[in-house]
Amino acid sequence: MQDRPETPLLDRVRFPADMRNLSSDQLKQLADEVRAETISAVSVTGGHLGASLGVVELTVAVHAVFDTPNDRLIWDVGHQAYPHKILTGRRDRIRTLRQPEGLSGFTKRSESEYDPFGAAHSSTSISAGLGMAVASQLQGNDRHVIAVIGDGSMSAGMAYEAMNNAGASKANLIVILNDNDMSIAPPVGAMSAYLSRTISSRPFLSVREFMAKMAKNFPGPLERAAKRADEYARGLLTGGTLFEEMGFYYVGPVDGHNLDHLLPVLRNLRDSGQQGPFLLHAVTQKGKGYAPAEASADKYHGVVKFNVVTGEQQKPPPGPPSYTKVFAQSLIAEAEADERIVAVNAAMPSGTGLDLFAKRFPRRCFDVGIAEQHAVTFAAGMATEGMKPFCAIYSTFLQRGYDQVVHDVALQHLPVRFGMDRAGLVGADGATHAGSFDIAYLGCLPGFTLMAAADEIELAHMVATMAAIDDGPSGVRYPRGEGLGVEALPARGTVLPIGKGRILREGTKVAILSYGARLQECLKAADELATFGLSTTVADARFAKPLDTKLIEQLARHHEVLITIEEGSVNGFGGLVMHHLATHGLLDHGLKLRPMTLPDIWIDHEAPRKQYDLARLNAPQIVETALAALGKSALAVPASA
Ligand SMILES: Cc1ncc(C[n+]2csc(CCOP(=O)(O)OP(=O)(O)O)c2C)c(N)n1
Ligand SMILES: CC(=O)[C@@H](O)[C@H](O)COP(=O)(O)O
Ligand SMILES: [Mg+2]
Repeated sequence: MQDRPETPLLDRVRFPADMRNLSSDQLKQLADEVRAETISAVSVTGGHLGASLGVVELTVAVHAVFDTPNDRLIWDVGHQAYPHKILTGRRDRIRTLRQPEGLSGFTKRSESEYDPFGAAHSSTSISAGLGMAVASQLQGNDRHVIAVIGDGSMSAGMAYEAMNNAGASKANLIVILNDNDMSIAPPVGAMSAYLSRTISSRPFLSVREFMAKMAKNFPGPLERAAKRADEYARGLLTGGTLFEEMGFYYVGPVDGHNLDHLLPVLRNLRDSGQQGPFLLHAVTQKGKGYAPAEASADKYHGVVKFNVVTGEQQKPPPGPPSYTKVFAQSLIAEAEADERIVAVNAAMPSGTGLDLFAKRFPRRCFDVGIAEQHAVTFAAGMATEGMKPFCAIYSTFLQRGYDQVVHDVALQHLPVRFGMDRAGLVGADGATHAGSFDIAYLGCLPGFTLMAAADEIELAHMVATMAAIDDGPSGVRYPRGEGLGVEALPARGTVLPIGKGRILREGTKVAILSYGARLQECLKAADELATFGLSTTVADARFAKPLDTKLIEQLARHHEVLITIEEGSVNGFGGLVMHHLATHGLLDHGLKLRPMTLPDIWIDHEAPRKQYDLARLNAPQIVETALAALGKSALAVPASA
């Protein structure tokens, strides 16, 4: 690194406008300072470090060349936007990243005018960018729109839908393909192989070559000549890449860390006067500039707090096995006994635990890239041939494949199994990743068997149960993080009686019917209610579909208060219970029914702590709900006092 002047430039750059008169050398210094600031900040907050380090120079170059925020800059997924936030007026808050009341870990419209589009679920940037470009054209604005999308995110169908539309649109859209040859795991699929070939088959486009090819001295504006020039330009610029075939001017590959290349190329794309859309292929390195990240297999994709000097992460001491691990181990145990069991994930092998399954059964595990829609219907296809496919897809990401679940799986009664990890609130990733809706969006589908695990032993039994369900789709939801640390897990789960819940404690006044992992809080609440002289039944529903109607009717008939509880949105399990009771006249005789769900709001990571606690559906809230239903105050003196 050249010797740098002492005064940190970053102290003088609050917004992109402050950097637009800097020289190339100063911009290089600024990039070094932004990289150091990013490492320092994430070392205290944790977060998505690797992706952010891979786009430091890209971020500096785009903001230096384009007139953001008037020119729109969209970050796909948005997990790599920490340098962008540092340079767009949020440096003073960057150490609140992903903390309650702090900055979002992704781009967010409400957070800054420099974030024209929220993100976190991948592969949306080209669609949104095209929308903005077309709107600008209709409004007579000549702004530029830049969408930065990673190679991993380029494996999702939505990106092709957008390119297909953009390629025929001649929109003023610049797509920057941030190709670091990584997803969360190494990338998979033909597109990844294609990109590698494209890079290896041609050296970095030199600036001289690029300038020559984009030279303004194409024949004059005569229609035919311009058309010929246009074809010439496309032919020269592209050499027949897939992107050119889809109507983009392909430019690249360029070194995504070399400002001497990036700045003139971006200036030319800005000033070319050519109609778009353009695709600039930038080759970058995930984790760039931080040795521990560069050396790590996952390039420090997602880290907890760490020591900047050593890179050592401050991971908490190992606790009970995570639900993820229990799911994977249970599935492996079932797969040992049944060779028809196969597993599918969408670019989340480690997150879903299927990396463990793949080690044991490499031929029976499929990572299809960031392609949840395809994952679901791919599994459906396997099910038609008698295989037993398990789709392990986070609750929130399964939303991306919803019509495939409805139309390709449920409607055809195909026995696809869904392991929905991260069901419920997920903490620092916030509202975009909360698994709030799977009960609601699957509970309305006829013929679906739906379960929620109260603890890790229950999860093992539910995996075994799904393995045995061959007459239709089934799913189990379980939360992010560690289990309860119950005693030894079974070698293999046992098949549960379908549609049957279980009573853990008998009472007469209040009944609490839990669906999923709030059960322990219900037992605590029952103990607390006993101090008010209120005897409480606690039951675990286990199934949302088919409902245990016998149990529900029994609880409704023999208690004054019936509370249902789930870590899910309104219209989930509680809705299904209410629907059954109402349609069977069991609400006609004064039952005090109280469904407890997540509040009907978007619960961001930075939600005030109280909102988040409320959303956690803990014992105090359950006690409060029961007492209120009985017209008592939680402040009343307990009977035993
Ligand atoms: C629809 C969806 N599925 C899965 C994810 C989880 N996810 C977050 S980042 C990522 C990998 C993105 O790879 P790439 O686009 O290459 O970005 P990089 O991290 O390499 O910068 C994945 C799979 C997601 N955000 N959205
Ligand atoms: C950015 C992204 O979508 C993933 O990295 C996600 O943050 C992973 O979530 P978990 O940390 O719960 O696996
Ligand atoms: Mg990548």
